[in-house]
Amino acid sequence: MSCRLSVNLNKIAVLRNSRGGGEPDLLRAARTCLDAGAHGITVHPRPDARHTRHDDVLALAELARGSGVEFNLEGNPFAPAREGYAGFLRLCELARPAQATLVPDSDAQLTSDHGFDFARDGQALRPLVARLKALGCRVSLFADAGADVAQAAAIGADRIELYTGPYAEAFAAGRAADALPAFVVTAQAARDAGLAINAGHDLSQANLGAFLDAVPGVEEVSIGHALVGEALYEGLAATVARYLAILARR
Ligand SMILES: CC(=O)[C@@H](O)[C@H](O)COP(=O)(O)O
Ligand SMILES: NCC(=O)COP(=O)(O)O
Repeated sequence: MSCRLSVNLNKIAVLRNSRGGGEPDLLRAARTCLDAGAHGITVHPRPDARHTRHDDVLALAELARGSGVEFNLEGNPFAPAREGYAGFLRLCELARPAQATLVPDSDAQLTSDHGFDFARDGQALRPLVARLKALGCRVSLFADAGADVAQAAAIGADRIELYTGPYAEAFAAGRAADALPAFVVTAQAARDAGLAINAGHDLSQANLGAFLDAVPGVEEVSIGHALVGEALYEGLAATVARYLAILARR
C-alpha cells in the first residue's frame, strides 16, 4: 500500500481568519482536496484559535465521516481549555476523529517544533492514550528522529508521527543525507515495537519523494504549509486568466 496523503487545512483557516469572514471556505477547500484524491483531512487547532476553530473541527469531522475518509485531529493534550478552545480531549470526544495525533507544542510556538520526550511524558500520556482509544480513535504520537519510540508503543500508541522539520531544513541546505539516517533508524525501531509510522512537518513537493525513498513503510504524510503555498503558485495563472476574461467581456 502506498503512503496516504492527509491535507492539513490550517493555512486555509489562517487566510480566512485574516479577514474575519467565511472565505476562503474551509469545507470547500476540504472537498476540493478530497475530490482531487487526498486520503484524509488534518487540522491542528491551537488554543488561541489562530487556525481552525471549534466549529470548524466539528464541521470537518462530519464532512470526513460523510465522505468515508480519515479525519486526523492534532493537538496538545496537556494544553488547558480556555474560552473558544474546549481542550484536545474534549474536542476528540465531540469530533470523534479517526486519528488523534498528540503533539507537545505550546501556545507560544509559531508552529510544532519537536516531538515528545517519552521518558518524561510517558506516564502522563498513558491514560490519555487509553481514553482516546476508548473513543475509537487511532492514536499517533509526534516523535523526533532519535526518540525512544519503544516507549511510545509501551504506553499504548498505535503510531508515531515522525517530526520531519529537521529533515526539511537539512534538505533545503543540501544536507538531506546527513539527516535521513536517524529517521531510518527510528522508523525501524518503531516497526520493531509494533508501531505504524506517519510523518509530517514542512514536507513539500521538493523534499517528499527523497524522504519516502529513504524511509520505507511510512503509512501517511500530513502536509499543509507547503501544499497550500504550492497551490497558490500552481493556481495563480489560471485564476488571473479568469479575471482577465471577465474584464475582456466588458
Ligand atoms: C504537527 C505538525 O507538524 C503540524 O500540525 C503543524 O504544526 C502544522 O503547521 P502550522 O502550525 O503551521 O499550521
Ligand atoms: N502533521 C504535520 C501537518 O499536519 C502539516 O505540517 P505542515 O506541512 O503544515 O508543516
